[in-house]
Amino acid sequence: MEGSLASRVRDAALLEGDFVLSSGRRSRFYVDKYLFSTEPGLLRDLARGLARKLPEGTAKLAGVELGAVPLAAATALETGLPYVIVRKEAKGHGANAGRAVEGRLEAGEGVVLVEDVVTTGRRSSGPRRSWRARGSR
Ligand SMILES: O=P(O)(O)OC[C@H]1O[C@H](OP(=O)(O)OP(=O)(O)O)[C@H](O)[C@@H]1O
Ligand SMILES: O=C(O)c1cc(=O)[nH]c(=O)[nH]1
Repeated sequence: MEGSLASRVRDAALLEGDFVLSSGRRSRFYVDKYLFSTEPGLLRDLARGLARKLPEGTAKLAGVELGAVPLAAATALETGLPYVIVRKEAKGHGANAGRAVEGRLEAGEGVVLVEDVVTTGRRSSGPRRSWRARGSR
């Protein structure tokens, strides 16, 4: 991340205290992503930065609920690329019952998973594994 963007994120969202993380670990630091992703100027500049880093051949973006969804949506607006939303658990009713991915995702597409915060990488490795199994890159 470019220097000034990193300091803007740190100033907006870095908290110190005693926090339990999604992995169950404890941390003295916590990046409250909602404190940067709900600021339109910062969200737009993050999306511009992400757009510049997308590898060639990126056909689609993906964001895991909840925190990564605004970042994926803003990057989609910046690039014109479509995106999908990945649920933590499949929905149990409606047209998409049994599916954890909202939006269109075809086998073989080059998908870039946009993350807001990565600590152990566990959350983002789940979708990556299942897409590889279905032929996406
Ligand atoms: O790398 P990991 O150890 O998997 O941890 C990082 C994940 O944890 C956070 O999500 P959180 O559980 O806070 O959920 P939220 O997006 O629904 O707020 C973060 O947004 C990542 O998705
Ligand atoms: O690992 C996490 O759960 C986590 C860490 C962090 O800094 N921010 C966050 O939203 N989640």
